[in-house]
Amino acid sequence: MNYQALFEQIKLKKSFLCVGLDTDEKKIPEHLLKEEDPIFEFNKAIVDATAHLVVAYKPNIAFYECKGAKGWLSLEKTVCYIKENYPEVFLIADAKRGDIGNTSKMYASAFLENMPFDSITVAPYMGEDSVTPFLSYKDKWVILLALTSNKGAFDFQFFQEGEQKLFEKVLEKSQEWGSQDNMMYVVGATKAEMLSDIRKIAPNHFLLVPGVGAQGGSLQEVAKYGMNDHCGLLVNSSRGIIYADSTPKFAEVAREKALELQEEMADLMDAKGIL
Ligand SMILES: O=C(O)c1cc(=O)[nH]c(=O)n1[C@@H]1O[C@H](COP(=O)(O)O)[C@@H](O)[C@H]1O
Repeated sequence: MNYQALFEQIKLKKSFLCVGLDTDEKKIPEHLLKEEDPIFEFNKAIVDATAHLVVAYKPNIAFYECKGAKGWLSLEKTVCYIKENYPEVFLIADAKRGDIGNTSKMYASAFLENMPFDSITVAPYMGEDSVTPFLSYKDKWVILLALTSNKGAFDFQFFQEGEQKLFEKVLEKSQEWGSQDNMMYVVGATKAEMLSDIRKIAPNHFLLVPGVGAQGGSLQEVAKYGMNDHCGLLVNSSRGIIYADSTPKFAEVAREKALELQEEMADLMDAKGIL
């Protein structure tokens, strides 16, 4: 999916919501456990209930990898189901990969070729040759970690040399490798006020913003400091939506939670003159 197509979807659905499929067998409703593939059945129900309200889904690969071969199968079934039934939805592999070029090529092939993901999260620490193999697929995206939502972000990302912080260096340097048409950045919603500085370095790029919901980030603040004329945001919520209810009505409640965010997003885009 290219930049314009993503923007069109955002306008059409009046939404820049990404639902995180961080699916944990220990947290899903008990009645699903009798199914052959409870994780897939859970995801399918969440997707069917929310697809009209979202522009992206983000399965976090850790939640599948930890189950071995069975987990990979649940992941593959989930993403194939979404691509087949909701081909307009942007798919993010939240895998946080990145290695020497030869190895990154294999990671890229796994997620962008052998599975129908549109994008993958990548860690920038190993530099250019660890990132560029992910950029060689047409209409596929790298989502580079810039300023993360967690406490540990302060350990390295704010390291400063002269005027420039490390995450600012990541934003600046990586623009030599990719463009706003194939690279996005992760910026945590818990650090929303930093978005105005980030917009000075990357005014047009899409930003994936996790941390709304369970981590306490504010959608209003994210939009205030981070929204641009093309919206430029994909805001993720995982636990706040998918585990809002643990009864057989879980999908319905997930839809209500997604709808609340979508309606807020529509108002924010309207106020910005995007819709
Ligand atoms: O890359 C990410 O998506 C990510 C980056 C970051 O800085 N913080 C962050 O929470 N995430 C992911 O976003 C999701 C947030 O989940 P919830 O806190 O449940 O909404 C998880 O899958 C995290 O791994």
